Amino acid sequence: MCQTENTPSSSTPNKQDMVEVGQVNGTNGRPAAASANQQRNPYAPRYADFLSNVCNFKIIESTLREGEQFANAFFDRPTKIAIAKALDAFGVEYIELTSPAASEQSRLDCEAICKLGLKAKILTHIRCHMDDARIAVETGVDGVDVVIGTSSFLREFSHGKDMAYITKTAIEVINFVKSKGIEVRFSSEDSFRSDLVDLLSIYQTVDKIGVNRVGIADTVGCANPRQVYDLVRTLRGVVSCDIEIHLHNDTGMAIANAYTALEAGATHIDTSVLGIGERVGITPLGGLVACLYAANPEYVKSKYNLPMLREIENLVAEAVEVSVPFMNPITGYCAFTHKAGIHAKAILNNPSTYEILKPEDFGLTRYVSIGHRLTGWNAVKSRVEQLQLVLTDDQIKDATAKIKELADVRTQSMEDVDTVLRVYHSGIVSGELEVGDSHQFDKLLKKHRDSSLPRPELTNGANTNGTATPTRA
Ligand SMILES: CC(=O)SCCNC(=O)CCNC(=O)[C@H](O)C(C)(C)COP(=O)(O)OP(=O)(O)OC[C@H]1O[C@@H](n2cnc3c(N)ncnc32)[C@H](O)[C@@H]1OP(=O)(O)O
Ligand SMILES: O=C(O)CCC(=O)C(=O)O
Ligand SMILES: [Zn+2]
Repeated sequence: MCQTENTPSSSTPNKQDMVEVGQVNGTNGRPAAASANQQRNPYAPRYADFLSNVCNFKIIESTLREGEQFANAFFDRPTKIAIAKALDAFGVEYIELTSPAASEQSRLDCEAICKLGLKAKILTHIRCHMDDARIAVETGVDGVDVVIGTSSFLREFSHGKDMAYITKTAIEVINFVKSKGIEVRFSSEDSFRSDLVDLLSIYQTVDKIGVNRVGIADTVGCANPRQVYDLVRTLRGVVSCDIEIHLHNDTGMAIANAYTALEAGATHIDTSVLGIGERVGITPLGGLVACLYAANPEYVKSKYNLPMLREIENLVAEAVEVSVPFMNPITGYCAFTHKAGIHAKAILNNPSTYEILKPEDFGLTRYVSIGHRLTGWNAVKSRVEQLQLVLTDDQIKDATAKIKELADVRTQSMEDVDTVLRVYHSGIVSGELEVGDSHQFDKLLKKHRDSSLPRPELTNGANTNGTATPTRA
């Protein structure tokens, strides 16, 4: 098993068929001479983005609240504690817990997590109701997140209350929580399908009575980035308190919407590990981190323990019995695997050509896959060098043609590729093989396969069970 293999525990890719690419052409795989211009990101925030909080935000990590609403989730006390500790070690600023009004065990677990002495502030999430608030403030939390639906759908079909009642109750609950000396946030569920005047009016009211944050919630995942930008920016002009945003991912917009919310002045983003939550969930922690890192690595490197991300995702994936998705940002099992020959050549020269995220910043490893028909001689050359075989470029091109020919029939494992290269090399060294003699090469390969002799040992410390250092098949 590779030390830095970036795979979920539940789906293990065949990394022995890959070539790791580590230190390429300079330190940390970056060419020392890459110019500032090459590295400048034209989409990075401009000074004109005066509202933007992309470099100054807090994460409200809701795996233990929204995440518990994921269909598969059942978190017992030890699991909740393990997740809370891992999130705290990662560095999230807040951890949001299920309402203590949900069940007796939820209340007891909430109290237990509050007693852990974590650095992250502990929040719990309640309905806009005095009964829930009374229970919540007794748990030892640092703050209470209060929510009530403001859209006509929820006013009619969920709680059945009008805006006057909502406003009156919100004031009562907020004042009560504040009187206990802890943080309080008021959020309007289903904000994007609520009347804008209703929304701004209630946010203004709760801001005036000293709520710490107001929350916008895209409860059904209907919002697009432009709508998010408009609403957050408008709200920024109306309230002076912090602005939190909670974004569901029903149309795949949750990460983009979170980034846009920060650009428009939101201060707090709700996440969950792997995005788990009701239906398809919310903004995933890892995806948000990837998105912010792409804008500027320092936005997240300075605050969070990025190499812990994979461990946290595996912990939660295991707890809810799912695999980390193959296309997951950062930790998806092919997130740092490069395959096509054109990509492989450029990556080997400078990883920035096809990577916006540096795997080493996440404790992960880059691979180049070579045992397939899309490979090219540059990728194969890197493996030849790792195996410390001496071949000319023409000879490597010749061997590459054979790898591609074989891979036209089936994908070749790293061991297969290494055999081709070794047989080719020994044929050249012994004089039995000349460049272009495909027929003779086939004969030598067959002879090798038929032979009962053990394969020669590698000489560079690489071994044949997949822990070879740089290239992939
Ligand atoms: C969009 C979100 O994800 S919001 C967070 C969702 N989280 C949860 O639901 C936490 C888990 N929930 C629970 O354990 C239960 O639903 C409880 C304990 C909160 C309530 O349980 P019950 O009293 O049995 O009510 P039930 O769940 O059937 O219905 C919800 C009740 O809350 C009321 N309600 C719904 N939303 C709110 C709100 N935001 N503020 C105040 N009351 C609300 C509804 O009107 C309904 O009241 P009713 O009993 O008078 O009809
Ligand atoms: O409290 C909030 O802001 C969000 C509640 C929630 O989970 C949602 O609206 O989807
Ligand atoms: Zn939600």
